[in-house]
Amino acid sequence: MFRKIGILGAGSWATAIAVLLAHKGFSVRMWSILPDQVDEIKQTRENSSFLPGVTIPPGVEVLVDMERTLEDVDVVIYGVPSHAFRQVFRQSMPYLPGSAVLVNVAKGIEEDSLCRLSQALAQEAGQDMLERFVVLSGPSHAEEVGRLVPTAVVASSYCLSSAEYVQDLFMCQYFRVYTNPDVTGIELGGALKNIIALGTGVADGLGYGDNTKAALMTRGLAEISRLGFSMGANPLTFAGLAGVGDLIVTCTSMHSRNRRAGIAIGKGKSIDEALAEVKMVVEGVRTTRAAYSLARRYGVEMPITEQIYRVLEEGLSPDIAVNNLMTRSKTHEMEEVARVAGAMGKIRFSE
Ligand SMILES: NC(=O)C1=CN([C@@H]2O[C@H](COP(=O)(O)OP(=O)(O)OC[C@H]3O[C@@H](n4cnc5c(N)ncnc54)[C@H](O)[C@@H]3O)[C@@H](O)[C@H]2O)C=CC1
Ligand SMILES: O=C(CO)COP(=O)(O)O
Repeated sequence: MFRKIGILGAGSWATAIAVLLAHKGFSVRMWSILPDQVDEIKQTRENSSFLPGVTIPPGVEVLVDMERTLEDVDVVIYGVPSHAFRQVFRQSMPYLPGSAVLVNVAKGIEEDSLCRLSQALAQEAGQDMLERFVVLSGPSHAEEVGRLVPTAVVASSYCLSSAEYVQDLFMCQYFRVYTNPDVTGIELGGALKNIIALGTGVADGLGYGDNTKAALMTRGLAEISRLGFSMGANPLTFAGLAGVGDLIVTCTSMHSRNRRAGIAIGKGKSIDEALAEVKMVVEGVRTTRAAYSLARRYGVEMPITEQIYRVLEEGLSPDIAVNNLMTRSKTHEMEEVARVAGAMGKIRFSE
């Protein structure tokens, strides 16, 4: 069925999504806060700063006017960085059509409130809004989706029909979408993997090898699952696309902004220099601060996150951080697996 879609944000991921949905024949309006960017896209049909080399089809209209962007739309997609999500959601509220499905694609946790983004939305608009809220997450670099590379992701909602609506909306030959009712797990998986991607980037920057990367990814997944379980997620979600899937792509791809920032830090650059080098949003920096606080709140051990926090916030030298991780007191691998095993299969759709 024909759909009208409003996308808020015009960075790399928002643009790749706009292109995909326009290829599917939908009418897409994309809102940018930057008038120059709107002018550039209108003239060149390319978003050269955020997604160079991808042609934006005529089915995508680009605007600076949010009200016009959201007029009569069936779906609103929030494609801004997580630190801007609440503010942009608030700004959009007066213009949201009564039945529009709301989709968030940002991956982060609010630094001050420690809210997941669905929690921020519920605080702003009430719990009922969650019935039509869907989070889309998983291993999906914009640069690859923009050139139609086969990709698989997850649409997660408390409401099965909302999740399936978004599944149908996005599914196409090169974009496969699964559903999952574990909103907490999907949001945490997408946010927390960015911390580990920073860490594997640092290890690469220091010149370490594949063994180090595998260790960080595996033990990173263990601490993501540990925190997630404590926060009510289904631990099995972290074995899925938004967990290990996104961890793999972000920790190994040169498309990853988080990994690239980590490499620069491992090579001796300051945080500010690393962020300036990457230019686009590096979600893992804020998420490290949020996860560090959440680990304390929930009494969960997150040694990798803690060391990355110390590198980012306290100026700890990356090689000392690696040494700290390697010389921690000895422990068992399987204890935590047994601890979470009992929770499997508890989380279901509400209908
Ligand atoms: N780039 C990717 O491949 C993917 C990114 N994501 C997630 O999508 C979110 C956006 O990431 P990217 O598109 O990569 O970011 P980006 O850095 O390419 O673009 C961010 C966009 O948001 C806009 N923006 C920033 N602050 C704003 C504000 N306060 N109000 C309005 N607009 C604002 C910027 O002007 C820019 O257009 C992040 O949470 C990221 O983790 C998720 C999957 C893939
Ligand atoms: O989440 C992403 C791919 O799935 C994008 O990761 P980066 O923000 O590190 O580029």
